[in-house]
Amino acid sequence: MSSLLHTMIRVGNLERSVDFYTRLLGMKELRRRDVPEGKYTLVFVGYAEEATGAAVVELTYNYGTEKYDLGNAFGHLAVGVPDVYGMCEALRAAGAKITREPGPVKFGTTVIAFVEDPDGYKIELIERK
Ligand SMILES: C[C@@H](O)C(=O)SC[C@H](NC(=O)CC[C@H](N)C(=O)O)C(=O)NCC(=O)O
Ligand code: NI
Repeated sequence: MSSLLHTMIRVGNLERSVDFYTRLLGMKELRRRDVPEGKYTLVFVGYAEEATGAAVVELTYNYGTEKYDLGNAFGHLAVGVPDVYGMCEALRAAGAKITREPGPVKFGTTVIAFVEDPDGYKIELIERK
C-alpha cells in the first residue's frame, strides 16, 4: 500500500528551522543527511519515527541560500495540538508570528490558528484533544 512519507520545504537557515519545529512545535529531529556533493543538507522532523507511518517534514537547506520566494500557491502544513490557545501564547512569547488568532474555524467549531515558521511558511494549528 502506498503512503504519504514527507513534505519537503526549502529553508534559509537550518538550525533556525530545526529550533522552531522542535523546541517551539514539539517535534523531534528524526534524522539528518548532509550531501556535500549536492551542496545541501536534509533534516527530517516529526512527532514520531517515520517507521511508524507518521508523516514528517523534510527541511532542505541549500548551501548559501538564505531566502526563498514562497509564491502564492503553497497553503500550509497542519499540526494537531491539544491546546491551540496555549500553543499560540507560547509561540508569541517566543517571537513567532501568529497570522490568524485562535478560535473556531469559520462556519465550524474546531479551534484553529495559523502561525508562520521562520521562512514564512504557514502552519495551521488544529485543536485535537
Ligand atoms: C531523501 C529524499 O527525501 C529527498 O528528497 S533527497 C532528493 C534530492 N534533493 C535535493 O537535491 C535537495 C536539494 C535541491 N537543490 C533542492 O533544493 O531541491 C533531489 O531532489 N534529487 C534530484 C534527483 O534527481 O535525484
Ligand atoms: Ni524528499
